[in-house]
Amino acid sequence: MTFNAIQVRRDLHQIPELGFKEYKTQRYLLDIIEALPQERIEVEMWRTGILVKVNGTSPNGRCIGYRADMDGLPIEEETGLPFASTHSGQMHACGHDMHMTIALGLLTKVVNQPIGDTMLFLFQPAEEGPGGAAPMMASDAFRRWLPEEIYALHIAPQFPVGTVALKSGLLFANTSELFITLKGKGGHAAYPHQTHDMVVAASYLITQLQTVVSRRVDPMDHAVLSIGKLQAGNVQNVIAETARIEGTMRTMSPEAMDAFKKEVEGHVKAIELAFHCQATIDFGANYYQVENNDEVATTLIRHFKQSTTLRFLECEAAMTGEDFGYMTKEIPGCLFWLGVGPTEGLHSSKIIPDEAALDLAIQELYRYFSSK
Ligand SMILES: CC(=O)N[C@@H](CCC[C@H](N)C(=O)O)C(=O)O
Repeated sequence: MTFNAIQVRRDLHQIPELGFKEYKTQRYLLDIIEALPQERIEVEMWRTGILVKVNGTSPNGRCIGYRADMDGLPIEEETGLPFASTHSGQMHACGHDMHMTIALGLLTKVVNQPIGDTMLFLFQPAEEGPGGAAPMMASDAFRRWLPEEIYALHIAPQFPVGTVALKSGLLFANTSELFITLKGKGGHAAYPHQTHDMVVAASYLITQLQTVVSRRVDPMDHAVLSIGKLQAGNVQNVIAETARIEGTMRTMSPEAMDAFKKEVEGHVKAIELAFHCQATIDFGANYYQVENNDEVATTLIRHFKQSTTLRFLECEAAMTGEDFGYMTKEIPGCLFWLGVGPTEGLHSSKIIPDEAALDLAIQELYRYFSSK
């Protein structure tokens, strides 16, 4: 059976599921994997993820890992595409449908035209949160099949289709989620002095948190604090008793993240005092930076520079996060950007990646892994 990358991607695009709830996605991938010739394949399920080992032909071959993330985001799709998400309020807005399709296409190719090395394909849940990479790496199957090198890609709307970009060393930031709850005293909007208004407290806190980046971080360093969600109150003439702030923090080193968290804690304590409220902070899921191994990145860059189908672009580190960072922390590896632009940015409800990138990536990755 031939692999129709566009059809697979569109099928996956229609069934986005949140982290560790990728049941339909897992079933869809398994149906395709189970329809392949099985002689070289070993499959293990891990929660909603899948590990597939495709044994190579060389007795001295190494085990090379290739990881694709599986989850979607809690975003209402607004692309107007005929194959838009059928799951209300959920969307593949970060390209994981593209990532899985490329991994599946490469897996199919490696099964049908075996290469010397063994390849371990990791279909990993929950990249957007709470993080599937670290617990998947602790699974029996991963430890048993431990790859000696590991790869992943991320779609890049900022780069045109037909291009790839990567650099050696730090590529993606350290991340920490941020969840803050403030609890004060609600009441009638006409009697503010009898209450402790959590709308006002949250507003001050959010503004003050921006000063951590602008006033506490060395201007020559980089950091981000973004609040993506704010909830407080129920009705226009009642002062809110609680507020909930949700965001993310990004730094260029784990040490900077520790310092960042201390600053945030300081601001939250000050708000408790100033606004007579109780606060809780939860730093949620934390991802280690993606650090491309020098040797692996250099080899991959050399390959891309010789490619006749993909054009290599230089790039800088980005403040995006990826739990693939836990894999490159332990195993020499590399993540690269795959151009799918121009289109809206990652996490946009209107992003439409160029599907021409799918076959380009599958062919080029096969060439790379079969020539190693
Ligand atoms: C590539 C990408 O967009 N990754 C996400 C990872 C999110 C991690 C976590 N939920 C957080 O928000 O800190 C990103 O937002 O960079």
